[in-house]
Amino acid sequence: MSEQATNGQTSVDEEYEHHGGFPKFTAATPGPNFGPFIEAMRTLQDLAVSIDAPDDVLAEARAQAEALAALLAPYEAKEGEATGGRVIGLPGRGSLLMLPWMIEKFDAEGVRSRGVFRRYHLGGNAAAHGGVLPLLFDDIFGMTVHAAGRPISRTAYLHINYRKVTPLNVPLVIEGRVDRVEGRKAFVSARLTDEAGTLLADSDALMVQLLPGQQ
Ligand SMILES: CCCCCCCCCCCCCC(=O)SCCNC(=O)CCNC(=O)[C@H](O)C(C)(C)COP(=O)(O)OP(=O)(O)OC[C@H]1O[C@@H](n2cnc3c(N)ncnc32)[C@H](O)[C@@H]1OP(=O)(O)O
Repeated sequence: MSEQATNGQTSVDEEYEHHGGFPKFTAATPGPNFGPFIEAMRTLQDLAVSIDAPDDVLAEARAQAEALAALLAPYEAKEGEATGGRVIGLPGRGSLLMLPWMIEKFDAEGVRSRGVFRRYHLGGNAAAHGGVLPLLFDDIFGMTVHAAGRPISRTAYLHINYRKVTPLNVPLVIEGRVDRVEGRKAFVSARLTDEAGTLLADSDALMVQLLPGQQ
């Protein structure tokens, strides 16, 4: 699997042998339409969960959505090769699955990200759905471990304390850090606050480094 290392340095492939079965992830640099395309898709997600439209409008929307899917289907790429998730300068790294937040700090001391929950993330009573917070925390933990120079790891457990309801369309901040390391295990924690520093939720998790080839 490894290409030969030169100058006695560890090659990229050798480094990746420590990432278990994860594919190689390198940053993607798509054309200028990728970011606006993803934002348009996010707007569609917001509308798909919030509209109350007549059936003739839905028939037209369905036809356009099916045509769009047919346009894109030939370009489906494997994990690690798809553009989404690999564009550092876009909200959610350009992945529709991820929260549309921007990374603001990424180093061994920790990772900070900023953004909003949108209509798509509504749970009830104007608050974010309790199930989307673990997505945000898990993603910050994945990046926190990566930023600390550890191989991509799997989440063994993730515990969340919901301290206050998390509002939609309000700028929020999340900060994660590695608290301690024991061999393959990295114990991490993170806090989600509003811009005034009010704590909305906090979380701690265990990220376990995979063994070579481990899925
Ligand atoms: C430029 C582009 C950038 C792109 C970036 C892309 C980033 C991509 C990021 C992708 C991010 C993707 C993120 C995701 O994929 S997260 C996906 C969700 N997570 C999973 O699917 C994980 C499923 N579980 C497993 O695979 C295994 O259970 C793991 C691998 C976690 C451990 O099974 P394994 O057989 O390997 O090891 P072990 O069982 O000997 O355990 C090892 C040690 O850990 C301790 N332990 C284990 N579990 C727990 C527990 N629940 N509480 C407390 N302790 C626990 C255990 O006691 C032992 O400790 P010790 O006895 O040694 O002291």
